[in-house]
Amino acid sequence: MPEHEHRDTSAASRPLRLGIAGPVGTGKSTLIATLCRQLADELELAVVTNDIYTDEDARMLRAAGVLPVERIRAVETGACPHTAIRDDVTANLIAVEDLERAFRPLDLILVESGGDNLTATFSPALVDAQIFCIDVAGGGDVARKGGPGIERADLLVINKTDLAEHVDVDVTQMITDAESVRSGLPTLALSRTDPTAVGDLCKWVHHLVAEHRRGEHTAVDPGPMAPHVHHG
Ligand SMILES: Nc1nc2c(ncn2[C@@H]2O[C@H](COP(=O)(O)OP(=O)(O)OP(=O)(O)O)[C@@H](O)[C@H]2O)c(=O)[nH]1
Repeated sequence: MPEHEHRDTSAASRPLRLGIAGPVGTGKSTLIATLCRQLADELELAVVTNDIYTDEDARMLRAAGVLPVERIRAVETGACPHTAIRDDVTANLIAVEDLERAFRPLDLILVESGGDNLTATFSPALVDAQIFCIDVAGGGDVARKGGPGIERADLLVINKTDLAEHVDVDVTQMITDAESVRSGLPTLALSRTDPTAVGDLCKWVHHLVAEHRRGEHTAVDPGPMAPHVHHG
């Protein structure tokens, strides 16, 4: 009998739920597509995407053919993206649990946040761990700006390093800036065109899945976003 079939219902008995958050356009969907391409032969995967008004990210991933289409579910948040990943995670939890039931036993569910600002993070009620994704095109000083995702996400990705020379950004300095606010948590400089960095990302995910399976991973809340108001 496969190991999964006699696990209990504790966190380690279900797949690792890994969130990917970060500002609009920093490469979250592309990072998920890359992970699916690299890991689909080794891990049982599914994906939940969040968009405000559309299912565009899910359609992009389905069109990319990175997973069977039925393993990719879209949540239309209809509100600020962070609301659905932090304040009321019900729609996302339903999508995650549906996938867990439909494709049991899964190893990993990737949950993509809608693109939001620098302060949006996942609730630990929804995900076990989270990647926060920024990119060099957003400017070299982004890593210095801090905030809960940059400072306390389980992994900070500084993405699109292939563009650094075109936007006059010093990636090494960005990493140093990030490390100075991350209290020892890992930071990864990534580009979809850099096989070594993609390999490091996959190793990090494998390590986390294994830790979760052994019941040795504890979800840590990076903290809430800055105080703000919703208009309209
Ligand atoms: N040069 C370069 N472009 C990238 C890389 N990763 C993603 N992109 C491009 O960046 C743009 C945004 O990528 P997405 O993956 O859609 O970003 P996202 O964060 O999911 O965007 P939203 O869901 O709208 O917030 C696209 O044009 C991608 O092709 C990379 O490593 N290098």
